Amino acid sequence: MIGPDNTGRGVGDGGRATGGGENHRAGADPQPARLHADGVGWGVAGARILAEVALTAEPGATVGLLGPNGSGKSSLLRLLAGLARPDSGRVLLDDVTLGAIPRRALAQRIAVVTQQAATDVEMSALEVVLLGRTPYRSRLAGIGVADLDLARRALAEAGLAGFEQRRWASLSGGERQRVDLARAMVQEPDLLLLDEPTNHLDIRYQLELLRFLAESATTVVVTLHDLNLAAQYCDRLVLLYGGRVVAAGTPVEVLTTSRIEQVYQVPTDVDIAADGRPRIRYRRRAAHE
Ligand SMILES: Nc1ncnc2c1ncn2[C@@H]1O[C@H](COP(=O)(O)OP(=O)(O)OP(=O)(O)O)[C@@H](O)[C@H]1O
Repeated sequence: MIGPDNTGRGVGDGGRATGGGENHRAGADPQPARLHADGVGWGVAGARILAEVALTAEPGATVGLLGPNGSGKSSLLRLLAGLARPDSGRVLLDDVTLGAIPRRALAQRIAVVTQQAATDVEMSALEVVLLGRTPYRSRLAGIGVADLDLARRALAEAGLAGFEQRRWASLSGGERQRVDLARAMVQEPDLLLLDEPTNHLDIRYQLELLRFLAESATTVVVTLHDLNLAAQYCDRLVLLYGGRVVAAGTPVEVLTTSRIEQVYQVPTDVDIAADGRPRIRYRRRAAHE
């Protein structure tokens, strides 16, 4: 799991102002970033979690990060967000190493949606969304009209009009996930990183979210467990296994019967649908298998 960003300040310290006044960029068109990682390795306490990982997300692309439990998806997302530094290799945002980008600038460019945003339970949904504007506000500036407009619109677009004053603690898991997505969207990121953003969503919101990500002009890297959703909505997929990339490419290239069996130990039938994307059917195993 990637760490909760309960400040809502993205990945940088929004309080450390280096220019950029209130409402800076509010409503601006995204300038999708190119994300490139190569040779990335990371470990904790002597255990190697990621090794020689390469990944590229072209501007505006939606890249799905797949892999079984514990394969390193969330850890990789942390490195891509600049929340942790790789032990080896590099992560570049538009050809600049993440470590060389000032924290506030990074917070304005990268938004992260975690699995469990540990937000202050007393905050209202609108206040949580407004946290996404923090990287654009100077230390003493209050919340501007443009910020409020943006936050209200983002909540409405997340299907949560009328939820503005609802306390975070009173929201369902799926509502929290959608508020957190609205928080990330008002951040107006050039790169959006999401860790299993569909895990609390009903099927309608899963499909809406994936379609939104696919159509968004922003560059997106999203970890997913649902192979069919990944196949249907992602431009490219990166499949991790044991902290290494075992396949990367288009959904058709990555999601083959043999590779799914190798990585997940699950027998499948994979058909190519009329839209050219794979559809995976899981074979039911007999009890003794
Ligand atoms: N801080 C840490 N200390 C020790 N081990 C860690 C740490 N962070 C991650 N790991 C281990 O690294 C491996 C990869 O974890 P990670 O959360 O990145 O996997 P994941 O692919 O996101 O898994 P899941 O699908 O279950 O969410 C796991 O075995 C995990 O226990």
